[in-house]
Amino acid sequence: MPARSFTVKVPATSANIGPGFDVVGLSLSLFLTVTVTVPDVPADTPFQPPTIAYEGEGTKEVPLDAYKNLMTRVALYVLRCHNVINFPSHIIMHANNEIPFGRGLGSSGAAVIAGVLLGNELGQLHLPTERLLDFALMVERHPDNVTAALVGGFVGSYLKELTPADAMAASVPLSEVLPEYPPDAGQNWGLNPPVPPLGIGHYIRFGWSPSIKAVAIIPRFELSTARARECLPTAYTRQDLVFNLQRLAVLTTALSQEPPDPNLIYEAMKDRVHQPYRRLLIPGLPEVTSSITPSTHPGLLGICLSGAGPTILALATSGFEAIAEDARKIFRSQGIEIDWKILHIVGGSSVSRM
Ligand SMILES: Nc1ncnc2c1ncn2[C@@H]1O[C@H](COP(=O)(O)OP(=O)(O)OP(=O)(O)O)[C@@H](O)[C@H]1O
Ligand SMILES: N[C@@H](CCO)C(=O)O
Repeated sequence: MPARSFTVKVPATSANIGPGFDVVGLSLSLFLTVTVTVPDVPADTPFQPPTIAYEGEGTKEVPLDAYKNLMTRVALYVLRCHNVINFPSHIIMHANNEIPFGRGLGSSGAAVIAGVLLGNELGQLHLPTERLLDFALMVERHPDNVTAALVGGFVGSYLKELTPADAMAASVPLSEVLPEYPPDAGQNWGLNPPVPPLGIGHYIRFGWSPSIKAVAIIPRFELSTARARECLPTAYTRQDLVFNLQRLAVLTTALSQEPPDPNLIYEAMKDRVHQPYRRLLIPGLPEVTSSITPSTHPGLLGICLSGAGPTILALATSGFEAIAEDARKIFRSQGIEIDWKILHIVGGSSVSRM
């Protein structure tokens, strides 16, 4: 087969947008870009595992061993589910990452989607979007980040109620989906990965007012999603459930209206399911979300925790700098420094072949 090259580009995402815990996600203009070359090597050349070069966010912590790196392990999972035992030999990857790790901007979701697209391309599998999503959901089990990263825009999703057999298949431990591969990569490991059930996730893209931009206020510390989920309760009161449902129902349409209405949106971005429990992990969170309002900051529409945090997401039509700088003062009073960026809402992931 002749040498080939392709580039996978996956956006950052912000999940929840206030009341839509594990339901809604928004794709944003920071990208994980991976360029891959599959050289044409003679069939009798000894196997050589992928070479990974990596720059940008996470460079110091990301493993460059393809059998340890999240993105390439996901690619290998997709390949192995299609009877392809290993990566093609001698592939060269170059990743450029703009998405900070563990900040609530969907870095792991982007790595998972990049991995699924990589596996699809390397194996020339031609999987449809719905099937790509099934594979992503076997790794990242809440659909909000991965769906928005894959299809782009402001997206709502749910997981189908599976048959008992499919539910069991979809809930196998992550260690079985992405096993620790042996160091002697290249030998025959056998093929028994847990193949995803069909049609796990379903989604719809909502409208988005073109005048709304996102200000990402990014504290300079990492908070893993796993830790930020451990502090959540397992049951909620009816009042809290109804509080969030009422707001989410209004929010999904309110953010599509032109001009967007701050009176509707600010209240509709409040939450009682995850933010109140995460405030202990993110000093300054309640002060930022309650003291920066449309009346104190003209142009602001609403403000919430981005994903599992610690990033704060402010949706606004203007006044971006005042919002971010006032949030900086509040965080600084807690001893926390921040960076901030104005981000645009972008389309989904792409693969371009060269
Ligand atoms: N480009 C990447 N390549 C390999 N691994 C990555 C990459 N991006 C993220 N990861 C892995 O994902 C971890 C971060 O995942 P985590 O779910 O805790 O945070 P997040 O996805 O940034 O936040 P959130 O899910 O709240 O948006 C990193 O520590 C790293 O192990
Ligand atoms: N819905 C998820 C998003 C983070 O991955 C959470 O808030 O835990």
